Amino acid sequence: MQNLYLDVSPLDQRGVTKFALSEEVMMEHAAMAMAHLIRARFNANSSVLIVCGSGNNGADGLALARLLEGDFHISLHIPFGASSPLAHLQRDRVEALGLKHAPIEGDYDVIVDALFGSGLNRPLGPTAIEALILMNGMSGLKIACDVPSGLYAEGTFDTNVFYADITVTMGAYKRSLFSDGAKEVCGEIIVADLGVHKKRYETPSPWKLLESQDLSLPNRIRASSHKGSYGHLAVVCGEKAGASVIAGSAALRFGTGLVSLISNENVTIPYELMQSHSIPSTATAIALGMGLGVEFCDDELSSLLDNTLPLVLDADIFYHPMFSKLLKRTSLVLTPHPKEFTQILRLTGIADIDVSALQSNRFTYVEKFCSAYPNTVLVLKGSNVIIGQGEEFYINPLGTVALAKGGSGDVLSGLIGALLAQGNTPLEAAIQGSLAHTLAAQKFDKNNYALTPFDLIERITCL
Ligand SMILES: NC(=O)C1=CN([C@@H]2O[C@H](COP(=O)(O)OP(=O)(O)OC[C@H]3O[C@@H](n4cnc5c(N)ncnc54)[C@H](O)[C@@H]3O)[C@@H](O)[C@H]2O)[C@@H](O)CC1
Ligand SMILES: [K+]
Repeated sequence: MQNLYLDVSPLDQRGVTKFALSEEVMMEHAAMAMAHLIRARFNANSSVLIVCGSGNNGADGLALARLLEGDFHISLHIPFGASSPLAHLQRDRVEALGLKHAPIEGDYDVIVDALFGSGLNRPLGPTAIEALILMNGMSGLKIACDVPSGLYAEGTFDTNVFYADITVTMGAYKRSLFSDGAKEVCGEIIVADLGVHKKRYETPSPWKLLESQDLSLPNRIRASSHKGSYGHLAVVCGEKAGASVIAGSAALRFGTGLVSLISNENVTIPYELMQSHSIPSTATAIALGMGLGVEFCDDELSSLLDNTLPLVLDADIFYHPMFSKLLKRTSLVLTPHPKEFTQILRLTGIADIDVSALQSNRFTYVEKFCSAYPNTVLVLKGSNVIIGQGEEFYINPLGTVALAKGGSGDVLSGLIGALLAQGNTPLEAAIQGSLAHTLAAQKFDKNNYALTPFDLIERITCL
């Protein structure tokens, strides 16, 4: 698990005050990290284009040019000149080596974007756009210095953002690199230490980035246990029974001792799942909402929920009049996709926004919801899933496009339900369920358009 920051400038300042590092020392390390990367991947004499802005992001690029000069063919493009003191200093240094501003021409083995970093504070103008279009059109390896130019602090970007293959980010992970859209533009993300190890440079942060090694599986350790030792998940089976069959099958695969589908009428279900018309007395958690439709009247739903069992809620239940009442429960996980989350925000009076406004401000709206409902665990789906409760937030960046398919969400609810039923806290169930879901998708080694929910469930067996 790594820390994520909205703004690393307090960390930079702390580097100066606590470790007596100068900004120039930190900049030298930033440039060295990029130089190491390029030297490790390219032979001497390769061509490197470095496009530098007028601030310290550009100064990082100028320092990089100095470090590579002599071994590589360096082309510098400095369309805005130098404005910050360090940019002036770094420019004087490269000019002493005979390097100066030149137009962008031809193609290069490496393209380094050092136009704008954390100082981007207004929309890109025509000069920057023209440079970015040329850079994006090139075939060489594209490296973004700190953040891809055009990416704002909330993780939004304009059409002409730099599309990086690798982002070398300075000091610590920025949260903006993990918005949903940013997954398209950042490529591989590497953190560069700035003179002290990352763990010294960082301070605690409420936002965390999940990693594959954070996965903890519900492996069984008690030799004399029985099925009753591993919980009983009741999946409320609605109009579209397939959704609950998928969720129930995922839950059984993820270790739940028993799974019952709760339906009004008998429906055809796999042999290994049980069927009941009411919540079994041995149930330890409930999954509700997937494929629910209008199968149950309000009284029937009320009686199914007349207990204090942990709940995982998804899909149709977010549109049900009963949903507001369910928000009062203490053991609760919600797994909305963005459209469903806008409905939740509307219903709770937090915001009346459309999906694109939400996607531009995912972090903010998750924080608002979690502050208003601190007992509820929220799992906001997306290419970078956000999990939040109270003042703790986690981003799971491990999902793949293979998951963009009907039924993937039902698997996720089933996995979270499985862990709730086995006695995990709602937050732990949400984190581990989401990790298992995304890592199972990564195990799919066929074409990425082909994954089905049952392929995903199959891969839960070997995480
Ligand atoms: N503070 C530190 O100690 C360190 C900073 N570092 C680098 O410094 C960067 C931040 O530097 P700055 O704060 O100088 O900011 P930037 O270099 O990101 O950008 C600021 C400059 O760009 C201009 N600008 C902003 N938006 C523009 C637009 N749309 N069109 C044209 N010009 C625009 C501003 O007027 C200003 O001159 C980081 O991203 C990182 O790369 C690193 O060297 C590591 C150490
Ligand atoms: K940049």
